[in-house]
Amino acid sequence: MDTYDTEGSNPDRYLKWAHGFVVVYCITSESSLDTARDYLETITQYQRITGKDIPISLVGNKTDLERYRTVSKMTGESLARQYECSFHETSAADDYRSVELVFHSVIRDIARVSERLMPLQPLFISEDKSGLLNPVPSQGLTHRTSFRRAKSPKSQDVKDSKKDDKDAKVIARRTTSTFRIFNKSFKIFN
Ligand SMILES: Nc1nc2c(ncn2[C@@H]2O[C@H](COP(=O)(O)OP(=O)(O)OP(=O)(O)O)[C@@H](O)[C@H]2O)c(=O)[nH]1
Repeated sequence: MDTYDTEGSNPDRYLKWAHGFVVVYCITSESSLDTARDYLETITQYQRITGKDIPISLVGNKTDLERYRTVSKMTGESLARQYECSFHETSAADDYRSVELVFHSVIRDIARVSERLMPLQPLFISEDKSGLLNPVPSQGLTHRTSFRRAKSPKSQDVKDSKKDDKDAKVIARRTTSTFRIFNKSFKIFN
């Protein structure tokens, strides 16, 4: 989406839609850098509110007009650092490759974020009719998901419980059955 905010326009239309942002200013125009700064502020505020991690690339364009440059590379880099985004300088007029690099870099960053947010879900296939066992997510955002394994009953405990209490019998049977399910199941990671 190629976007340009005018007064009163609602940035939600691209903030909610985008997986990544390329914010472009012109190296011969300080006012375009101010506009870029406003965009970065809007995007980072949105990220703060929503907790979303959306990669941003700040791009200083028109390097073919070096002789008219008014925004130094250092100024652009420092703004990028301030907003924790990647930084590139390009010439859309002269150098297709530099533009391509920007898009590749943003897409790579988006892929990295997506991978972090989609933990691999191991699939349990069990002989038991009760179906798939529910995974218990481990702490934090990791690629793996841990499973709480039911403790196996100690044989003596089961025997003792048989003697006295009907309720205890039920528990013992359930526990034995859970143990069997885990033994016969296997994991698939994709
Ligand atoms: N010299 C030079 N001119 C460029 C370059 N990139 C874009 N331009 C020119 O800058 C002007 C604006 O380009 P646009 O692509 O329309 O820029 P924009 O920021 O999307 O502007 P809007 O169309 O208003 O959204 C046009 O005249 C382009 O030809 C560049 O790398 N070098």
